[in-house]
Amino acid sequence: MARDKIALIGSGQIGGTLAHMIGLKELGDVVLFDIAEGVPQGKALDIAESSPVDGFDAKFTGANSYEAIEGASVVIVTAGVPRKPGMSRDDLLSINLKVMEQVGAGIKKYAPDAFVICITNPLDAMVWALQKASGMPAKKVVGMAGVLDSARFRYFLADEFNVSVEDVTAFVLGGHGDTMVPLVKYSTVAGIPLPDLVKIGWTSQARLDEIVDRTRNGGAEIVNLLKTGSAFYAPAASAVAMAESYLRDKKRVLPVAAYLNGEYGIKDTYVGVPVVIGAKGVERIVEIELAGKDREAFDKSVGAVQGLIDACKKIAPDLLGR
Ligand SMILES: NC(=O)C1=CN([C@@H]2O[C@H](COP(=O)(O)OP(=O)(O)OC[C@H]3O[C@@H](n4cnc5c(N)ncnc54)[C@H](O)[C@@H]3O)[C@@H](O)[C@H]2O)C=CC1
Ligand SMILES: O=C([O-])CC(=O)C(=O)O
Repeated sequence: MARDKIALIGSGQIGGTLAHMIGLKELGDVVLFDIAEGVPQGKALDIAESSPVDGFDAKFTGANSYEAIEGASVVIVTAGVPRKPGMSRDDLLSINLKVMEQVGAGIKKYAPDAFVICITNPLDAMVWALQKASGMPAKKVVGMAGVLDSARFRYFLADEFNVSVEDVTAFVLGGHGDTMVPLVKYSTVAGIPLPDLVKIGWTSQARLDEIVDRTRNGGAEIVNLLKTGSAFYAPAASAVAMAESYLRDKKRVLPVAAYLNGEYGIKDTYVGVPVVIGAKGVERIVEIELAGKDREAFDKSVGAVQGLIDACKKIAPDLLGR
């Protein structure tokens, strides 16, 4: 069987890490694309030269022309700019919106059948713009954020309880910003919901509140440490999990920025909800019951995302006509 082709639009910190992880997992041949000349070619060659050491077979190509992505099964988009300390993700909106318009046109022309995973921030608004610019079916265009935010939540919880990360499940829904919604009720240690663990005295509500807060600020914590950019190892690992579920038809249930057209009472908006990812893309949107404070927090987060989408519509009104 021929190998899948995986195109990475943007060959910066996340793009390079994605290429390496995809190679190590032998998920397919990789095309690194970037507007910076030499960078995708250099990273492709460097990773290819590591393959005999680690024993993986995959082709790595660097390119500055969209033709190179022709026929890709999966396209992962990180093109654009990351934030620096003192900035919010939303500050990137107008500059990265222009990038999404170019990238959407390139994917539409050369890889219209691909499964597209957007990572560029501000995530929910950028994946909305990318879907409009590419004109591709919404089931095949998703945003990566919830897997990362949930992984951070899981890691902090495993550390708190001093248990394996494998035994911690967590769901973070809503937009990928300060208003994201870590769902305590649906997060567990070996199937035991967190509120029950407070009841039996394994942790306190105050500690849980601190962990929820740290999760919400997980991106900024890394930006403030790195100073020159933002997180890239965990974001790349999260997008690879999504790509793998599509390519291997694993049907994983993952929190993903998906297009809502009536689900959760929301229309024409991308926001983080649990979905099943399989060979058809988003195969199901799981509508869990959100009540009380969780619903309030989710609605607030959706409102914040819709504000950013409205800003995109003002800056690039022609996106709606595509
Ligand atoms: N959704 C999420 O959970 C996360 C999102 N991000 C976002 O991902 C994006 C990428 O982050 P990094 O890889 O760290 O940034 P980076 O700056 O290392 O890489 C971005 C790359 O995009 C390229 N680029 C810029 N304009 C382009 C265009 N028009 N066409 C093609 N390539 C273009 C640049 O040359 C650069 O190589 C940022 O917007 C960042 O905020 C970062 C972490 C997590
Ligand atoms: O915080 C940022 O700018 C990058 C990001 O989205 C994250 O790491 O969650």
